[in-house]
Order: sequence, then structure tokens, then C-alpha cells
Amino acid sequence: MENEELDEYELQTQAIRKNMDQISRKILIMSGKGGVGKTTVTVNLANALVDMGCTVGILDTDIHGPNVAKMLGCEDGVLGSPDGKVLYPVEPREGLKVVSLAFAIPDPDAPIIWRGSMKNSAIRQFLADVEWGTLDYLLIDSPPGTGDEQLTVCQSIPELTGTIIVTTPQSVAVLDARRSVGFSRRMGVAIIGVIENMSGLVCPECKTEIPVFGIGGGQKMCQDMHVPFLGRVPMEVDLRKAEDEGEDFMKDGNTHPSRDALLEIARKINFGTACSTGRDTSFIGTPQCSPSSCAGCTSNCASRKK
Ligand SMILES: Nc1ncnc2c1ncn2[C@@H]1O[C@H](COP(=O)(O)OP(=O)(O)OP(=O)(O)O)[C@@H](O)[C@H]1O
Repeated sequence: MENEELDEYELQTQAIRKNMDQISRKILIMSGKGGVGKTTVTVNLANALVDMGCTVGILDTDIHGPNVAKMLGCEDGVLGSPDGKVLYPVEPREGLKVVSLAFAIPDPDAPIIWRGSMKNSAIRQFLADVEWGTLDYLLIDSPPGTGDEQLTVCQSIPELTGTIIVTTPQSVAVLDARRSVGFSRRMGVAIIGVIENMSGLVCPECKTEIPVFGIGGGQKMCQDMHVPFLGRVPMEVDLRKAEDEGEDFMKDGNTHPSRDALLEIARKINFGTACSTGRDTSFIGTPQCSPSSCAGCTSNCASRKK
């Protein structure tokens, strides 16, 4: 890198640090396999956390298939930039700020044909140049896999709080989710936990559960790999419909098993009670709680006290 470029990169790194210092918890939502529900988890957790009184930002790093805006019903939003430098997020509701490439490329049919370096620089720009302000949470939605986008997020955000890994119970999805666990460990990022999505289909007629992708595969992986399990979210037609229509599925009075499950997961994350080995204080930001990492863990963890 030329000196001038290095300076620019360094300046951007400083801008990212300044921005991220104002955000309490920064969480990367990832999965090994595509279509397992990362965006669903991101959008619904964000709405649930806002309902609990938190301020939340969503950064959509799924550059090639940015669906966050559509699922929040704000796809016509525009990133404001009065001075051409600072970018202002779209705010679909009070307490929620959203940044996605979808706002910069209004034609929904236009393919985004970008190499890794372009994606990296767009993500860094969103971290550095967006006026995120003070937030309780930044939820970062990502494409499937452990490639450029995840790497850029992990390497660019200082003190990333942790990852949430989404999988379906199906063994091929779990196989790929194990790689996301390995990735988080390799990057030294805490694993907040795993969500087993599409865990049984709730029949809209008789309400019985049909195990389309099986049930329990994600939970079993958590036991095998000593990773916290955050919960299972069933498949429901009304959840899919709400997302297609950009409606808030988490709103009050909406009684559905998948909503209840997502709400419970949001509570666990917000109140720091999610930990498979019994840690009852907030584990967020500390090494993941597993027998092998307990030695270096500074929290008041029940398993560590033994
Ligand atoms: N629990 C669920 N019940 C019903 N539909 C769901 C559920 N979870 C996800 N879906 C639907 O499945 C599809 C894929 O979900 P989503 O886009 O959240 O997955 P993703 O992992 O973000 O996908 P990608 O890998 O393409 O980024 C969407 O149409 C979504 O509405």
C-alpha cells in the first residue's frame, strides 16, 4: 500500500473505532448455509429489542442479496448525506437505524457484481462514515459462509461482542454451521449462541408440528461443540407472510410460537442469561463459556466456580 493510501486506511480505522465506541453490543449474525434465516433473525430480534426499549442499528452486509430493507418494509428508504461525506441511516421506526446497499441501488433487478475488495471497502465505509450515534446494539446481517464479509466485520470492528449462528436442524445445514463455530473460534470472537430456525413447521390448520428439516440438530451440535444454545424457532406461514409484506411480526398481540421463541431469544441476549453452562451474569464480550475457555474467563460463571 502507498503511504497516502495507508494514511487513508488508518484514518478510516480510527473513524470506525470512534463510531463503534458509541455502540454497546456489536453482534454478527452468520450461518454456514444459505437461506436458513439470518435476515429473519436479524430483523425480528431488532424489532423485539426496540420493543424492550433498546436503540438498535442493523448493518446489512449481504451485498449480493440485501433483503433487510424489504423485510422491514423500508425498501424505498434513502441514505441521507447532506454534505456528501457522512451517511445517515434509514429509520423505519423510532429506535431503529438501518444501513444497506439496497438503499444505494434502488433498481431491485440490478445485480451487484462486486469482487471481495469492493465489498470490503463498502462494509468499512458503512462502519466509518455512517452517523450511527449512540446505540445499545448493532446487529450485522451477513451472507452465508465464512468469507470476505465476515472477515471484514471481524477484523474491522474492535471488540466485536460476538456471533449468533443460525442453522436449520438439517444435517447439511448443521455441518456448515459447525464451520461458523470454527470461524468464530479462529477469529477469537465470542459465540453468543446458536439459533435453530425452521425447527418444525407449525401447520396453520391443526397446529401440529411437522419436522420438515428435522428437529434438534442445532441443539445437539451445541452440546457436541460446547456452544450456548439460544433456542429453536419453528417455521410458520404467518412469519414468512409478514416478512414478504415488510410487517413487524414481533408487534404486541401477535401470538405465534415462532414470535414467542424469537422474543425469548431476544430476552436472553438482552438480559445476558443465555449460557449453556449456567453463567447467570452477562457473558457478552467475554470468551465463550465452554470447559476449555473457562480458565481464561473473568465472569461470575457457575461452571467456573466449581
Ligand atoms: N421460521 C420461519 N418460518 C417461516 N419462514 C421463514 C422462517 N425463517 C425464515 N423464513 C423464510 O425463509 C426465507 C429465507 O430466510 P432468510 O432470508 O431470513 O434467510 P437467510 O439465511 O438470511 O438467507 P441468505 O442466505 O439468502 O442471506 C425467507 O423467505 C424467510 O421469510
